[in-house]
Amino acid sequence: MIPLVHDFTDQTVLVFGGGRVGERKARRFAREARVVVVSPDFTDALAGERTVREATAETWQPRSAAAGIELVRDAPTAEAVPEWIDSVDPALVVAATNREEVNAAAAEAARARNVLVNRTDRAGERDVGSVVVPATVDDGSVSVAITTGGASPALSRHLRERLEAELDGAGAMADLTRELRAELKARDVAPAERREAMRRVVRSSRVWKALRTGTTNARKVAEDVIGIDSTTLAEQEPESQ
Ligand SMILES: C[C@@]1(CC(=O)O)c2cc3[nH]c(cc4nc(cc5[nH]c(cc(n2)[C@H]1CCC(=O)O)[C@@](C)(CC(=O)O)[C@@H]5CCC(=O)O)C(CC(=O)O)=C4CCC(=O)O)c(CCC(=O)O)c3CC(=O)O
Ligand SMILES: NC(=O)C1=CN([C@@H]2O[C@H](COP(=O)(O)OP(=O)(O)OC[C@H]3O[C@@H](n4cnc5c(N)ncnc54)[C@H](O)[C@@H]3O)[C@@H](O)[C@H]2O)C=CC1
Repeated sequence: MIPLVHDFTDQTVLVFGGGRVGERKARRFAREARVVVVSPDFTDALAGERTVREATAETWQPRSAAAGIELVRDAPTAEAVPEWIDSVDPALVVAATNREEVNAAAAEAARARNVLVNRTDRAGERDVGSVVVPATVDDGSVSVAITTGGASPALSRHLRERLEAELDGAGAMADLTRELRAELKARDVAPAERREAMRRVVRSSRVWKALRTGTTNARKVAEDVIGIDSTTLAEQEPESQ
């Protein structure tokens, strides 16, 4: 399996099953996507947070295009599952019910429609279009995804917990170096020099410390680490490559 990243902004994710697993997946995707959860019942946490609408695949109407979770009470049979997929028209279907035949029907109907599917009750061999949800550590625009190829979700979770502290400040580092590399580019600093400068900044424990503690100006520390400041940068001769 090869991890790829997918932007779910303005897309819909349809989750079958409102139990513990359905809730976790719904929350994960709702950070970016609009999520519709179809289930006969929901975890207390989900049901306590928002209203549950009653609908069938025929009567359901989209409520909002905004990212977030929408709960719909229905218990589709395996035969009725494809109608829900046609009605909601999602980019991804998550099969998270405790009913094997419903999860299988969701996977089959998604595949037939070229819609991605995440089957939560299966590890191991995967069909075309079948995706795994990795454990993820996010810090700003930085994401690290961990998968064991389905072998050990508990290990994915454990490694995620360990990496959380390690990634502290990575989002701020991404912002700072985005700014610096744009400036170096705009000032026509040669690519080789730019690469060396960026490497020095991301490796610098002084810059990391400044970003994590916020006690010193990280931008100033980074300029010092590169060995040039904004003024000398501006004075540099453009170099052609
Ligand atoms: C294949 C996959 C499909 C998918 O869901 O995408 C899948 C499948 C299954 N999980 C099962 C069990 C558990 N899953 C977790 C936790 C997570 N599971 C996640 C992903 C995945 N789980 C995909 C593979 C990921 C990979 O490659 O490693 C994580 C990483 C992401 C997320 O779900 O958000 C999230 C941690 C998130 C975090 O904490 O950061 C825990 C731990 C816990 O709950 O504490 C347990 C109990 C302990 C154990 O069994 O290990 C079972 C057996 C069910 C049963 O026994 O009936 C199956 C089905 C099977 O194995 O057949
Ligand atoms: N991938 C993962 O990370 C994990 C996967 N699992 C697997 O995921 C599945 C769900 O686990 P849990 O959430 O713990 O179970 P659960 O029993 O708490 O939740 C299942 C949900 O599915 C709903 N449901 C039942 N019939 C339905 C239908 N026809 N349509 C829509 N929803 C329906 C139930 O009402 C319930 O809300 C299990 O099959 C389990 O083996 C379990 C643990 C972790």
